[in-house]
Formats: sequence, structure tokens, C-alpha cells
Amino acid sequence: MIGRLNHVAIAVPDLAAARDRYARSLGAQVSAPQALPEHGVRVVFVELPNSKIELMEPLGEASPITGFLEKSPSGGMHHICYEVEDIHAARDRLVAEGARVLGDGNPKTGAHGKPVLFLHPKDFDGCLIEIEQV
Ligand SMILES: CC[C@H](C(=O)O)C(=O)SCCNC(=O)CCNC(=O)[C@H](O)C(C)(C)COP(=O)(O)OP(=O)(O)OC[C@H]1O[C@@H](n2cnc3c(N)ncnc32)[C@H](O)[C@@H]1OP(=O)(O)O
Ligand SMILES: [Co+2]
Repeated sequence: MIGRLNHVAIAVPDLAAARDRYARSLGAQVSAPQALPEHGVRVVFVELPNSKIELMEPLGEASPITGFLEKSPSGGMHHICYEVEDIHAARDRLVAEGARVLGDGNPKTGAHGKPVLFLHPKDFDGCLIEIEQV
């Protein structure tokens, strides 16, 4: 069911500084910042030959990553995103297997304009998983 690794996300306290570090120190190709108010984050994507890194800072009062950054003020790896062909079939299989799908269970549109869902970290060995239909 899960396919390619789409991205690994890092929550950061200062997106501009993190973007600069990836561009200047690591010589990476970075996107312009993208505000995602419906997701409570502002993101930058770091393009890699075989995947992407999503750098994220909180956006707005109700950001889902505020709590994460309060626990880890210098930032840290936040989630991993796997690609799936059919997000509804993936969701139904995951629910049937007892996994908790976050939110109301209906896919939302992610940063790439594709449907995404998130799975509770406690159901996957402490790792927050995002699935994205490609
Ligand atoms: C979709 C747009 C974009 C894209 O790629 O296209 C994005 O990726 S947007 C990314 C931001 N959005 C989300 O992360 C949505 C899903 N996340 C959530 O709903 C929350 O972050 C949630 C529910 C996973 C955690 O929220 P919160 O930290 O406020 O809740 P708790 O403190 O109750 O946490 C419960 C429990 O989980 C542990 N936890 C929290 N975050 C993570 C994490 N990133 N990885 C692993 N574990 C995590 C937390 O420590 C608690 O554990 P406990 O042992 O009970 O302390
Ligand atoms: Co993501």
C-alpha cells in the first residue's frame, strides 16, 4: 500500500533561519515560504534528488505544531509522509487494522494540492505519519 517517501518534515522555531541554513550551509535547493493557514503552518520544501524535506513553523493561534515546539524548542523531526495511490482505500484499510486517523477522517488538501491524512503517532511506534495520494 504505501509507496515512495514523499517527505520528512521538521518543525522549526524560525523558518527563515532554517531555510537559510539549508540553502547556504547545505547548498540545497529550497522553495519560497508557503503559508498553509488551513493547516496552521508555514512551510518551505527542500528538494532532494530522492525525496523532500518539509521545514515548518507554526502559523496562527491554533497551530498543531505549537505543542511540539513547546516540548522541543529548538525543533525536531515531526512527521514522515508516504505516498499512496488511493487515500480512501488506504484510510479504510488503516481503520480496519485499528489505526486512528486524525481529524474527521476525511482527506484535506496538502501543500502539494493533493489529498492528505495523518495517523496517530501512538499507533506507529511514536512516529506521526502523513499519507498523500499521488
Ligand atoms: C498537510 C499540509 C502539510 C503537508 O505536508 O502537505 C503538512 O504536513 S502540515 C503538518 C502539520 N499538521 C499536522 O501535524 C496535523 C496532524 N497532527 C496533529 O493533529 C497533532 O500534531 C497531534 C495530534 C499528532 C499531536 O498534537 P499535540 O502535540 O497537540 O497533542 P498531544 O500533546 O496530546 O500529543 C499526543 C501524544 O503524541 C505525541 N506527539 C505529538 N506530536 C508528535 C509527533 N510529531 N511525533 C511523535 N509523537 C508526537 C505527544 O508527545 C503525546 O505523547 P505523550 O507520550 O502522551 O506525551
Ligand atoms: Co507534511
